Amino acid sequence: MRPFVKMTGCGNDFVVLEASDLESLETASTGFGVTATTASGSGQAMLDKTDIRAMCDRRNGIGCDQLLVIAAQPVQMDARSGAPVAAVSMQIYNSDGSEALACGNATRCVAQLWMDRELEDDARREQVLAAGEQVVVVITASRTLRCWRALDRSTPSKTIPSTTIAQDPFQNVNVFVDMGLPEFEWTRIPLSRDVQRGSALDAVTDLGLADAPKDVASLLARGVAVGMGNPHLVFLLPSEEQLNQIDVRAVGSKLETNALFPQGVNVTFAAIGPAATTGSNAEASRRILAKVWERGAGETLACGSAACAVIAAAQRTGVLVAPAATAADNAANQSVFSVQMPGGTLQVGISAQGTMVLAGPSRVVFVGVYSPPSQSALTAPA
Ligand SMILES: N[C@@H](CCC[C@H](N)C(=O)O)C(=O)O
Repeated sequence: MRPFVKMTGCGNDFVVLEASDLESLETASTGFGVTATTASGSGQAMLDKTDIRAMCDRRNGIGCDQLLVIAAQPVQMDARSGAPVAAVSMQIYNSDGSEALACGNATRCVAQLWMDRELEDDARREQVLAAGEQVVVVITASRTLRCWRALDRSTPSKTIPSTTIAQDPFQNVNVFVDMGLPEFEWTRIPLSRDVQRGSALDAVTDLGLADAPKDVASLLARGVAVGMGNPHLVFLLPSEEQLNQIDVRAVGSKLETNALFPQGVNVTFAAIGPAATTGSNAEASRRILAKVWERGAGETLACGSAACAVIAAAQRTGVLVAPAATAADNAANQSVFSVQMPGGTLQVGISAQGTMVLAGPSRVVFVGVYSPPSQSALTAPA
C-alpha cells in the first residue's frame, strides 16, 4: 500500500509519492527536523515502468500526467540570501513510464507541498514569516531549481487537520520557480544534428513535414527547438484561428519521436496575438494561447516548461520583445507574460539574468493510499 498526494497545476496533474514510503533508505538529518534521503536512494530503482503506468492509468489507477517521487535532501544555502533553505529531490515519470528530466508544473506543486509542510514546524514558521519569503530548492535530474513565495502574517491561512499528509495552509498563494536559462545550442536541447543555425529550424527539410497537408505544412513552416532541462519544439502562429486548425494529437504524436530529437520532444503550438498599440506594457498585454503535446503523456491541459519554451522561442525569434527586468530577479519587476493553456493560465517572467520564471495556480486535490494490482492483473491481456 502506498500513500500518495494528488496535485494539479492548471489541470496538469501529478501523483506524488515519498521515496521513503517505497523502500527503507539510507537517511541523514536535513537540519530542519526532517529526514533526508541520499540521492542514490531517491526512489529510482523502486518503481518499474509497469508499476508507473498502472498508477498513472485514469481508469484502473489513480490517474495523472506525471508521477513524482520526492525525497528530502540536506539543507542548502540560498544563493540569494545566504540563508539555509529546505531542499527536496524530485524524480519525474511520464504516464507512459518514461523518465523526464524537467517539469515546470510539477516543480511548482512539489515546492508548494514542501513549503506547506515546512510551516508545520512552529519555529521554522516563525523564521519564514519574519523573513517575509519562503524558499525551497527542488532538485531534478537536470537542474536545481529555486522556488519561492512571499508570505507574511497577513497571508490568509487555512487549517487542515495535521493527520493528513498534505497540510495546505496557504493554498492559492503562488509559488514562483526559476526554471533556469533556455538552451538553444543543439547538443544541449538535444538535437541529433545542428540544424538551428539561425533562430529557427525549417520544418519541411529538418522535420520532414513535406508530407503534411498543405495548409498544416504552411502553418508549421518554422519551428524553434528549446531546451528547458527537457526538449521542446515550439511553433509560433499568428492567430487563434490558425492554432485551432492544428490537430494537436496528429501532429504532436508524429513529431514527438522525430529523428531530429534523439530523446523525443514535447511539441507546443502557440498563437501570439498583436501587441496593444499604447501603454508601457504593450508586449506583456499580448494574448498568448498554447496547446501542448507532451512527450510520454500525450495532450495535457497545461505544461510549465512548454510555457517557458514558448516565451523563450518568441523572444529568440523577435516575435516578442521583452523589456529588460528592472530589478535582479524580483518577480514583481520582471516582464511577465500570461500563457493561456486549456487548463488555465501560467505566468512566465524573464529575469534580469535571462532565466525563465514560472508561476501559476497549484493545489492538492486529495490524499490517498494506492493498492497495487496483483502481478497477474498487471500482466493480464486488456
Ligand atoms: N508537464 C511538464 C513536463 C513533463 C515532462 C515532459 N512530458 C517530458 O517528457 O519532458 C511541465 O509542466 O513542464
